Amino acid sequence: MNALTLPDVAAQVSRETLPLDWVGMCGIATPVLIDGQRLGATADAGVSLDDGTARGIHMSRLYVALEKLEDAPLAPSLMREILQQFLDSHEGLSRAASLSIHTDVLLKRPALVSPLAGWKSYPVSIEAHLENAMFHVELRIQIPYSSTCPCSAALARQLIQQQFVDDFANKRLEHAEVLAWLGSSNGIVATPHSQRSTATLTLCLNTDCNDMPLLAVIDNAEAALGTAVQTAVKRADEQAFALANGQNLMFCEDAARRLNAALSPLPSIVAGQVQVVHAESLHAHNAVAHSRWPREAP
Ligand SMILES: Nc1nc2c(ncn2[C@@H]2O[C@H](COP(=O)(O)OP(=O)(O)OP(=O)(O)O)[C@@H](O)[C@H]2O)c(=O)[nH]1
Repeated sequence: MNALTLPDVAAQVSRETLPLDWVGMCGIATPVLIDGQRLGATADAGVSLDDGTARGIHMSRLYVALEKLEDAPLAPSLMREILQQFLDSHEGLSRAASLSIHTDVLLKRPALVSPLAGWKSYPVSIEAHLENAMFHVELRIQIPYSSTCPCSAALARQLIQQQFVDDFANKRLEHAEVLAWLGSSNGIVATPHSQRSTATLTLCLNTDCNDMPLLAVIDNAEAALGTAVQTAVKRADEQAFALANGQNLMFCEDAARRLNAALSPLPSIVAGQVQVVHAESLHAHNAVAHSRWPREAP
C-alpha cells in the first residue's frame, strides 16, 4: 500500500479570518465515576479558537483527553487537569477551554417507615471552564419534592370548622361521636392542594474539592424541604408522607428560602442559585421562586 500523506484540513489557513468563541463536540458518550458508581454520561468538550486564521481546532485531541474520566473519580481537580490538556494540545490556537458532563445520579433512598428502599434518579450537570488560569466549576442538580399550599390548607381548615359547626350545632359534645366524625368524610370536607415540585440548584464549587459533594447537597436539600418524593411506598409510608406534607406547608418562596439556608453554609460551595418550580394543581401555570448567594450589598 502507498504511504499517502493524509490531508489535514484543520491545519489550513482559514479564508475568513475570524476568531470563534467556542468550538468542540457535544454529546460524547463517556463513563464517569461518582461516589464509587460508574455512570453513563455525555460530555460537551470545547475550546475557543482565538487564532482567527486557523481553519479548525483538533477535535481528536479533546476527545483523547476525556479518557481520564474513565478511571479517576469525577472531581473539580480532575476536570481542571482535562481542561489544561485541552489548552496544552491547542497551544497558540486557544486560550479558553470548557467541559460539561451530563448524567443521572442514582441513589437508593429508604422509605419513611417501612423497611423498603428504592432508587431515585437525579439529573446532574457539571460545567467547568478554564481561561487565563482562572478555573471554575458549577454543579447543577434537580431535586423533586412535594409541596402543599399553606393558603389552601388554611382555607380547608376553615371549611372543616364550618362543617363541625353545622354538624354539632346545639348538641352536647360526646367524645366518641366527635372521634367518629373526625374519621368520616364530613370530618375532612376539604383538602388543600399539593403539587410535585422541582428545585434546580446551580452551585459554584470550591475548586480544591477532590470529589463531587452530591450526596451532601441532596441530603441537605431534602432534609430542608422535608417532603422529598418517595420510592417504594407502603401505607405506613404514605401516612408518614401525609404528615410530612402537613408539617411542611410551603409556598414556592418558603422552599427557596429553606434551600438557600440549608446549602449556603456548605464549605464545598462558594456561591449558589436556587430555582424552585411548583407545578400548581390550582392553576395551569407554575409558581416559581429564585434565590442566590452571596448577595451583593444593596
Ligand atoms: N476541526 C474540525 N474537525 C472535524 C469537524 N468535523 C469532523 N472533524 C474531524 O475530526 C478529525 C480529528 O481532527 P484532528 O484532531 O485535527 O485530527 P488529526 O489531524 O489526525 O490529529 P492531530 O495530528 O493531533 O492534529 C478530523 O478527521 C476532522 O476532519 C469539524 O467540524 N471541525
